[in-house]
Amino acid sequence: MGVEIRVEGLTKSFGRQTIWQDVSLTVPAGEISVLLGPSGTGKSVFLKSLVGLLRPDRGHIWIGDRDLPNLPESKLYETRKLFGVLFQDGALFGSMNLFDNVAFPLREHTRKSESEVKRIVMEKLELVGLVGAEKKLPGEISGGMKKRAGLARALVLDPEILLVDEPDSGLDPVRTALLNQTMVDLNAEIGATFLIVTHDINTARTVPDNIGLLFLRELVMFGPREMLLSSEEPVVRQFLNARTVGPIGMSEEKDLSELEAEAKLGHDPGRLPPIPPQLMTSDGRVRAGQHAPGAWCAAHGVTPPPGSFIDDLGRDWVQEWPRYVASMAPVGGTVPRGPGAPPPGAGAGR
Ligand SMILES: Nc1ncnc2c1ncn2[C@@H]1O[C@H](COP(=O)(O)OP(=O)(O)OP(=O)(O)O)[C@@H](O)[C@H]1O
Repeated sequence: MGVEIRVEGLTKSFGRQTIWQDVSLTVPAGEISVLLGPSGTGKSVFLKSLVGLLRPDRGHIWIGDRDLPNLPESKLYETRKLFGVLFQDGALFGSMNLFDNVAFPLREHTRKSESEVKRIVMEKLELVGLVGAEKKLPGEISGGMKKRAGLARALVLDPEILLVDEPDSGLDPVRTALLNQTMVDLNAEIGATFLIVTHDINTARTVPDNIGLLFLRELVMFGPREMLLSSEEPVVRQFLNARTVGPIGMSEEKDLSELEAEAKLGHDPGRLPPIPPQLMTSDGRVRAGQHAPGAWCAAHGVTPPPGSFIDDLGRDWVQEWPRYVASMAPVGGTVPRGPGAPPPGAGAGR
């Protein structure tokens, strides 16, 4: 389940403004990937290009054997059906209740009966923890619930690829944590390929299987979470640790005098913090696209920063993992709680 996205040499400009150039990456099928970058580096433009809403100047976007920028309109329409999208400004229709908002794509793009529409809409509202709120208007619910409703709408045509633009913008830390848990649970449930744009460093450090970083019109790095969280590359290191010391400044790139002043003052980027355990599903299941803790570091001879993969209870998840996976109960049974799992019952909060 889930479809791989393979991007090759993608370049996009608006007039004389180059947004990014020569971007190449493979978003693995069924895994959760996060795209980061300072404001204005073109993360939203990238998502819009992936779904065919913006046309790149050059390059390829392979969705299976289809190269999106070179598809005729009819095939493009077909391929777009593989995507569910939750845009940053993907406002709900204010005059429709949540049920009708979520039902909208089904009524527009399919010929399903109203009873079938109802079954599907309620199933998706259940997935995002919104059953009981279906009669409410968008103006009557919190920001977190609006994001969940947008998510339900993005899921309603059973996408193979889910693109989500800043799901956490404007949310408080608890609602962000609950939404992150929903994303992880959803990924386990539907197995689609997830690509999430976020500015939330805690989300980037704990949720995804892969991380990408855009800076100064380039994709600086894209790869497994452990690769970026153990990277000494200055831009990656600064961004993923939310530090002031490093090449990124207020107006995107620090100028030479700023960097010289930093060096003179003896500013040091400091030690890399530990790699936190990855957020597990709320019922303890291991997602199909999930990798064993420490596996990338071990395979590449990288020593993770001291204290990595140790949870709040002091358990080292590199050691625990084989036992944990072996002790997984059959479907329907209870499973031991994994690293970063919330307290029982806290999975699908509002
Ligand atoms: N349709 C468009 N026409 C012209 N310029 C555009 C268009 N869409 C985006 N841009 C420009 O592309 C640049 C990147 O915008 P984008 O919204 O993708 O950045 P972003 O990384 O998502 O930013 P943020 O993190 O603040 O949301 C900006 O300078 C923006 O003004």
